[in-house]
Amino acid sequence: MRLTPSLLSADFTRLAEEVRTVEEAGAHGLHLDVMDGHYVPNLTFGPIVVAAVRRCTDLPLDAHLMIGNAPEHIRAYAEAGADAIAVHPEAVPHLHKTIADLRALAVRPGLAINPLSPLASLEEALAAVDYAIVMSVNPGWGGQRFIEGSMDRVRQVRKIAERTNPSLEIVIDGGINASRIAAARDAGADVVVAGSAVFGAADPAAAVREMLAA
Ligand SMILES: O=C(CO)[C@H](O)[C@H](O)COP(=O)(O)O
Repeated sequence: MRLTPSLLSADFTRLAEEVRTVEEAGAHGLHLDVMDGHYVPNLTFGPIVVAAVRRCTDLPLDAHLMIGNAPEHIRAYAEAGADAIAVHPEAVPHLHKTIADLRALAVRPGLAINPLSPLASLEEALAAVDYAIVMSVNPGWGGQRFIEGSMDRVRQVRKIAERTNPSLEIVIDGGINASRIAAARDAGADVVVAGSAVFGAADPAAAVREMLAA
């Protein structure tokens, strides 16, 4: 399993230092939560900050686009240095084209799945992407409570993937701390995203190490 801390809960006055801390502690990548104040009520950052993070690290960057007009912006995030870009299917009218556009930009395409989105309706899309982010909170904020039942959603996505896309990488995102790592692994997750459990901790490096050990 891999751990990708979400910078959403990092101290933005010391972003380079925060990146270095989790990288040196062993994080496998960084998760960048892009929010536009429309698709989700919260507003975070755009490609300028992604490009700044890119200059701080060689770790893989996963941009999670919680924005209403993702297709218009994927090129900007790819050029900013994102290695992987996940979109929310509800916010993308022509998903097949957007996935093809992401591949043409040499970016790994991902699908971010909201807590009650029917998984059966996403089977074809899950077969077409490299990774799925199973949201275990409603998108929009860090530090929310984990939605019980989300591990079952990971299990269901794993089952779909076994049939349609065995190499699909499954990410669980939201309310994750060290105590949930084993359950995430048992459910079939390959990657965990953690924001507040890492950057809200008194010692983020120790928090990363604790999660890696778990
Ligand atoms: O996508 C997100 C919110 O929309 C965040 O990545 C996620 O919530 C991580 O933060 P935390 O670990 O604090 O829950």
